[in-house]
Amino acid sequence: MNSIYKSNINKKYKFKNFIEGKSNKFVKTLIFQIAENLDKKYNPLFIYGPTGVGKTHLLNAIGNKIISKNNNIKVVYVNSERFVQYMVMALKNNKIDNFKKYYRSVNVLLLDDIQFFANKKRSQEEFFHTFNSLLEDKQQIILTSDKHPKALKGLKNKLISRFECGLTMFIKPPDLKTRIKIIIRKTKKNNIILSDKTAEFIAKYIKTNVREIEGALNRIIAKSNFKKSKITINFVKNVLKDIIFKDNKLITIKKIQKTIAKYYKIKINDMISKCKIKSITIPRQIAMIVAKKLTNYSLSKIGNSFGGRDHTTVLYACKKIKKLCRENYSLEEDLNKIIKKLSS
Ligand SMILES: Nc1ncnc2c1ncn2[C@@H]1O[C@H](COP(=O)(O)OP(=O)(O)OP(=O)(O)O)[C@@H](O)[C@H]1O
Repeated sequence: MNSIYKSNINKKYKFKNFIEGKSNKFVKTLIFQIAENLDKKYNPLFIYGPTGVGKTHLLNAIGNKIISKNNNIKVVYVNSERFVQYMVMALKNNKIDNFKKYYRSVNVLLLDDIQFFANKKRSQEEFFHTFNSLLEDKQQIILTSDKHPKALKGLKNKLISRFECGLTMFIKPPDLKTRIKIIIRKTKKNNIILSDKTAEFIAKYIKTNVREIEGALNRIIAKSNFKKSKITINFVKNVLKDIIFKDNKLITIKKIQKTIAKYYKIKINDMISKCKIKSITIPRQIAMIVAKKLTNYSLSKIGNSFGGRDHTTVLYACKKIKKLCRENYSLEEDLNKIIKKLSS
């Protein structure tokens, strides 16, 4: 539980138990370097990404590492929702000066889930001053959010432009290989050895984030302890049948096409048409990449469902959308929203 004038670093989140993969390697390496050097090269550092991909874990891991390497350093972790609550408490108790003094005297401020500041004008104002004061004093600030700074709604522009004056990085949901690695490491920690095939089977179905992987593993482990059964693919199929059923039966290519057509306000028939207008081809290509991510259909089957196109068209679509996402954060946001909508 967070408390007002404490460091609030969660000791359980360390770099050593953060599993690295293609999706998070760059962010993890950079944060690790910041912890090692504390040279304020990237200040503020703004990390954004969807839920459950390890933002809080990394924020606490850097806090733990900095504390272990430096004596008498003031490192504070706070979730933005708490920051608002603390500020309201301080105002109520006529302790706002203490509050300001405390937050303006930290050496490393780790502020999680900045999106919770939305529409909280007074807290944003206070944070703005704290932020400026820390930057002026050359103290490190690391922020996390579920969105890119530009996509944050209900936040003052002056705050958003401050967030962008350092480095902004995206942390992606784990790819298949990383998910397999996470599943194997997390089961090993519970003294369970899974076959590679079983780990891969779980990883293919639990795609969105690590929190979901942890939840699925908890269910599997609890049931296997209770039933005293070995964890095989069949056993997993049985325990996770709700999830597997949803993936197999409900996330169809048709459903993906319908959802994306609706999202982009185009006709469902445009998904299979030969139309080459950009406002149609981009949603169609997004639908192809989503079908590749969320179904187990082959590229040929996916291509065929888009008006008889072949597998190379699907591959091209995936490459193109990935490239566009790197160049355009709002497209990436759209893609994540669509995936979330289809997976929930
Ligand atoms: N790469 C990873 N290796 C090991 N554990 C991970 C990894 N990524 C996430 N986790 C674990 O998954 C759970 C959720 O992660 P975390 O709370 O850090 O996600 P988040 O991105 O902050 O999500 P939210 O935006 O919802 O707060 C935690 O238990 C965390 O330890």
